[in-house]
Amino acid sequence: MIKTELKQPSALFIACAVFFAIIFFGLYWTYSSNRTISNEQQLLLNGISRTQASVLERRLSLAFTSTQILAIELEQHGGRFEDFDHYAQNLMNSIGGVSSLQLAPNGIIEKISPLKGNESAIGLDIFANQKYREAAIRAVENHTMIAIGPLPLVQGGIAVISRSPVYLFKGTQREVFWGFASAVINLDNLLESTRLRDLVEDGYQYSLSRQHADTQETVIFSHSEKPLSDIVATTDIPLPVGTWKLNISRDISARLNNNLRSGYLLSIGSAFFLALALYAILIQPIRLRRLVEDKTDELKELAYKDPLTNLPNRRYLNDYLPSFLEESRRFQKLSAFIYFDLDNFKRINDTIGHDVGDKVLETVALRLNSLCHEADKVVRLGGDEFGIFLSDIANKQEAKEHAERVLAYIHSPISIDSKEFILSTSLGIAMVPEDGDTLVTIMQNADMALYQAKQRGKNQSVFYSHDMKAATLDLIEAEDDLTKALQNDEFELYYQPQFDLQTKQVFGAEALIRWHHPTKGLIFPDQFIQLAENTGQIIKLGHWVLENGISYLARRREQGLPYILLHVNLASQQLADPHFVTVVKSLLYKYKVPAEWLGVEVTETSLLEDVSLAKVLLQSLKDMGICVAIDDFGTGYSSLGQLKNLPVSLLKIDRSFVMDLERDQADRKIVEAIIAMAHKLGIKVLAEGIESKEQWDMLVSFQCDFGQGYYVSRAIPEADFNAAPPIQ
Ligand SMILES: Nc1nc2c(ncn2[C@@H]2O[C@@H]3COP(=O)(O)O[C@H]4[C@@H](O)[C@H](n5cnc6c(=O)[nH]c(N)nc65)O[C@@H]4COP(=O)(O)O[C@H]3[C@H]2O)c(=O)[nH]1
Repeated sequence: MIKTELKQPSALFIACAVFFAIIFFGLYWTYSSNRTISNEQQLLLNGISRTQASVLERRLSLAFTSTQILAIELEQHGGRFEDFDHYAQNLMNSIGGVSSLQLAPNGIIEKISPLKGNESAIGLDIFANQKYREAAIRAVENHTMIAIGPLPLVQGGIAVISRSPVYLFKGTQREVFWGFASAVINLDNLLESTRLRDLVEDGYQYSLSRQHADTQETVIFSHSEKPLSDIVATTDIPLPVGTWKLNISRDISARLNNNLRSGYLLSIGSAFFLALALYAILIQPIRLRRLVEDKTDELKELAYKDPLTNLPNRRYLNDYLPSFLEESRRFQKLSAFIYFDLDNFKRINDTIGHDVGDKVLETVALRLNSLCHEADKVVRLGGDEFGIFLSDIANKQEAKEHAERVLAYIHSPISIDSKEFILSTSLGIAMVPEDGDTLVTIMQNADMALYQAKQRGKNQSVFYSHDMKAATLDLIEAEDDLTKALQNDEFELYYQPQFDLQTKQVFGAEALIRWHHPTKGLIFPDQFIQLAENTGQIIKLGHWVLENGISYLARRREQGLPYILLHVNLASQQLADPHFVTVVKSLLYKYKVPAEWLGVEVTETSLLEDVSLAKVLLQSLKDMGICVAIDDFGTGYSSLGQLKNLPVSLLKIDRSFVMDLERDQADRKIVEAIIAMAHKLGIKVLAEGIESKEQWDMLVSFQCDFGQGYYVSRAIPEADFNAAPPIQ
């Protein structure tokens, strides 16, 4: 996040830098393009100026030459010019650009060709005009041609006049000044010979000027209407009258301004768009990263939350518990971790459905949350497993009280879809730092305590203690042994005969499991059935018993032995197994054994765990023809009244009532009453644990139907049972 915040301004900074750089280069480009235009314009003007200047120069020099020709003519003819008009016309035509030619003997204008329009100049004394007198005298003295003007003519117009002094007897002792031969070059005519006027129409400006020889003052004698603009090309025209300057310019300021304006606009526009595009490109990864970060946060939240209960999950605990522990350590807090799961939750899931199971878990989560303080953390560790981290408690007792509250709260009935469920839980508690200060040890130790809570009969909380480790390891070892025993087929079924008390005939048997442990020898079920139930291995074990019992019946038939009713014991978890009926059916089908040959014994207590569920299962079994027996009757809390609602065929009176029959009158009465009541309900009765003839006789007198006990036979291996003769 911090990185992103830093990145955003730098993207802005880069975009701004690019913006100004583009503007800078844009302006530079605009100015240099204007400069190029100006330079090109200058070069063009230079060319035009030079061309026009050379035209002017050529024209003037030709005009000046005409006076020299006239002078030579006069000198050769002794100052006489017979056909001046004709000669002058020819000369002007061939040279061009000369308006008129004049002859001025002694400086007084005497002849002008053409005379028309120039009459007023006849008789003018060249030396009389103060302004040009000096130049005239200098020409005479120096024998050089002079040119004056531009000057206004008396006959009108502006002109440049070149004068050549004429001498008679030139180059001899008798040389004498004759006068002047002049050529008048009309300025308009002169300009006509150039393209200056056309250029003006094309938008050019010009000025034709000369510098006064004495004053150095610049005199402009012809110019365009518009003044010269900034870009000017100047060409000097060296003439006998001094140096003329031709300036030509063209006003391209509008073009330059336009160029400048569009350059500005283009620079700013492209700078803006490019900077914007760059900024968009630069912040694209930031946006993407932000998106990724947002999504990552969402995923993190999802990853840390159990979607069903909305409680934090195991990953959350793994990632955050170390920091809670660190805090507890730093502030020397006492904490506790309570680890628990719901006893027999699997049964709800398997029998009523996962939807109801989910609702149960949601309710449990709500209850747990309502029990805890904000600082405490309730997590769902998976399935029906939960954990509570009590972050700051006063003592162990407080953890105990919290665990008790959890027990009680979970135990109070949950109503879902008009069905009521009573759950119980087993809790393992590990104190922090006493029982561990790392995630792994705390979890392991709380788990160990939970394991012990289950071993001790569930629905209780147990604190972790150091000696628990050894006990748990033993249990774990036993659990492993049990797994191996199933794999290695170390179990065997023994059969204890069940007989008709009246006819003294064996009508059936109870299948009782035995474990031939490789090192410990023969082990009785009391030592491993509970373990199998606690670890869930009872389902596999129960299946083994069922299949072996049924296959035994099949073998008996094959061996031609008489039919017996074989009872197998069912554990409560088997009762909760929704596949149980299907399994029984398929086994009976597999071994071709009629259902009537099979009986099941379920204890009162296992029935009580979920009466309605058990009822459905037992009814299905009974409907198949299987004999349903209630085992250990009288030890639990079920009343005889409950019996009428159960699909029961046989009731087995617990051994504890039978063993004292001879001595205990109360037991006698109970047994008598059970038998009478069962008979009224149409249920047959079997007395367990008959060890003496007296007990037998007494039970016969109570109208008890069947019996089982050491008096007749212990549980014996298959071969022995097959060989045993019917009792007399
Ligand atoms: N003192 C005395 N005992 C007698 C007498 N007659 C029978 N017994 C014993 O009483 C137990 C009767 O079985 P249970 O009540 O179902 O009680 C069984 C049953 O709850 C459980 N169990 C045995 N086999 C299985 C099995 O395959 N599956 C399940 N789930 N439980 C089994 O283990 C318990 C103990 O079985 P076992 O040790 O075989 O002990 C058997 C039997 O050997 C007698 O006259 N005097």
